[in-house]
Amino acid sequence: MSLLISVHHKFGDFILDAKFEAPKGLTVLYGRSGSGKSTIINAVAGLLRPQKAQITVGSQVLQDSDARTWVPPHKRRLGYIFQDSRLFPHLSVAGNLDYAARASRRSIDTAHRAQVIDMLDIGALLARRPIALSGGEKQRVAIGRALLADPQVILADEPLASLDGARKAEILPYFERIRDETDIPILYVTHAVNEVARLATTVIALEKGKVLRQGPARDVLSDPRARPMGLGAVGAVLDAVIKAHHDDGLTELDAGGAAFFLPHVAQPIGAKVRVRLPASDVLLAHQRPSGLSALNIVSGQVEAIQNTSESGAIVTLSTCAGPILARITQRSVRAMDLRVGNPCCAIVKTVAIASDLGTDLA
Ligand SMILES: Nc1ncnc2c1ncn2[C@@H]1O[C@H](COP(=O)(O)OP(=O)(O)OP(=O)(O)O)[C@@H](O)[C@H]1O
Repeated sequence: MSLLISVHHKFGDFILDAKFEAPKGLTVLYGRSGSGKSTIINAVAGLLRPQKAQITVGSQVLQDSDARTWVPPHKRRLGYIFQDSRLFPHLSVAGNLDYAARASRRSIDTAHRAQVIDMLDIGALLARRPIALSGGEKQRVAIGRALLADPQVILADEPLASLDGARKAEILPYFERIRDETDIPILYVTHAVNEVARLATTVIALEKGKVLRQGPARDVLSDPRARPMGLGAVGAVLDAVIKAHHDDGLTELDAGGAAFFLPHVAQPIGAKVRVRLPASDVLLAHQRPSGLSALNIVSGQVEAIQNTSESGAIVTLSTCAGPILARITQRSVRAMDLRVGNPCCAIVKTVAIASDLGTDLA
């Protein structure tokens, strides 16, 4: 199942003109405030009828302005997850979950219900009212309610924005599970680059109502030319596997043969993780340095040097772990005499990659 969107809508000076596909998996709408993310979500939800649009899910047309086809919101099979969980306070967790199934006018599929409850670890919460749940627990129930509405698409509008860092870290794995264990396309709005890096199958980078760049997270976040959230958010995204948990509290990751050490990651050995290395937190050296506190040193070759301003540059190294980017000054590029093809080492501080994975040095 895939969601196809082509939408044109004008609000005064703001013109939304976006066309993209959200395939199976999690598609992040990523961009600054006012770039058009909510307008797209509202168009899919049917809360806004854009002046011109073609929106289809699988073979079902939700809107085709040329053919004057328009499916009203209540007839669209959508699951919503909002920033605030919006659970019904007078219903228990079980009541909230069953409401979703009833609202979709389907009989409750008990096997599916049990599977969702298990996937979200909410079995122990079923009898509680929302007032007795933590923010993270509420969001897990909200995810369950969205799944049990038997949706063709899940719309998640900044679902982690109101949670603190620890609660965010608690919820992220559940989004990974629904991304990986269901076939339902998820359209997910966020400004947070760590959520994009961790969750996105596909990123739609938006700027002023236009699609600036679209593709897999590693391609979009590592493109210094497409930077909807500024240069601070540009960086590499590496696929890694948990290799070992060491006695000194560090977890060792393997990314294509390169070792990365970070504070304990609460995932089992063999688990796959994505690691974001912000370009601003990477240093370069001609040779592997010695006598340095940084634990993460990867050697490679200069693949590209792109000037990003009058004085700044992004240097991309090709390494066994994948492309690694460093944001340095053009003065440093000249002082190091960096050229495409030169061997070079990237040095990354452990703490720079730690927080994105919900782990941190105490
Ligand atoms: N109903 C409306 N009437 C007029 N202008 C609107 C309306 N809704 C949105 N806009 C304008 O459209 C533009 C895009 O808004 P939108 O809410 O889609 O952005 P966003 O990327 O979701 O922002 P945020 O991250 O702040 O939620 C903004 O300039 C906004 O002011």
